[in-house]
Amino acid sequence: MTIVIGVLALQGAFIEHVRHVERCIVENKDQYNEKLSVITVRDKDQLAGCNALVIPGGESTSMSLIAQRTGFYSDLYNFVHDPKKTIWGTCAGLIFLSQQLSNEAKLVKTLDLLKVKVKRNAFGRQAQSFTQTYDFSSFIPNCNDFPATFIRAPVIEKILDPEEVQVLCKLEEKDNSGQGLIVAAKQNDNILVTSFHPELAETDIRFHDWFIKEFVLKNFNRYK
Ligand SMILES: NC(=O)CC[C@H](N)C(=O)O
Repeated sequence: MTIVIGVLALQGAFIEHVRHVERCIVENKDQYNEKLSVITVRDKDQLAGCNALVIPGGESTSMSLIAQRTGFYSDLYNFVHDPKKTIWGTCAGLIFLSQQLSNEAKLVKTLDLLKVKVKRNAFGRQAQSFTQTYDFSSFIPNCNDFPATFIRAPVIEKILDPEEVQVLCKLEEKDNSGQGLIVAAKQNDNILVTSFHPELAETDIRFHDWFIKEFVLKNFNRYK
């Protein structure tokens, strides 16, 4: 059986995710105990064949409107709410998956999955976008120098259900309440979200490799 990783391709930086997953499949296939493939997803038939879905960066308002106007929203909603499926939302994908938005919420019908409140454009506009090397070794072994790119990025302002949602990474920078900015989290063991774009780390596939091993393969084996 082949495990299929879908990358939602309604809008945004989906091709970069496809390329990173393809590189993982080629370079690390001996470390994966299953055959894997990656496809772009634009409709319910393509989605139906997936075990996992990556929702890329872009504009969450556009993603949401396209999904609604093409009649694809309910298929996406049902897919992401299935615990047998593995989900990763990056940046706009994090916003699209979240239950609550604290700003610019009126046009986004989210997928109401992630039990968090999110602030859009938390670092400011495009001009405030940046790339910085971070130590993620607290959750990705030996990954202490990952180049994380933030582009008009959101942050998680509040964890609505600490039982289900675990913070993976908080930046040093503080928000108005004095807490570090939450930029990576997981819900249960099948949903990952990041404010930043590992797919834009041009030569570095460690984050995607970790997602495949820790989320896709583990969740697949959980329901095998
Ligand atoms: N790089 C991104 O995905 C930006 C997200 C975008 N600012 C939004 O609010 O949807």
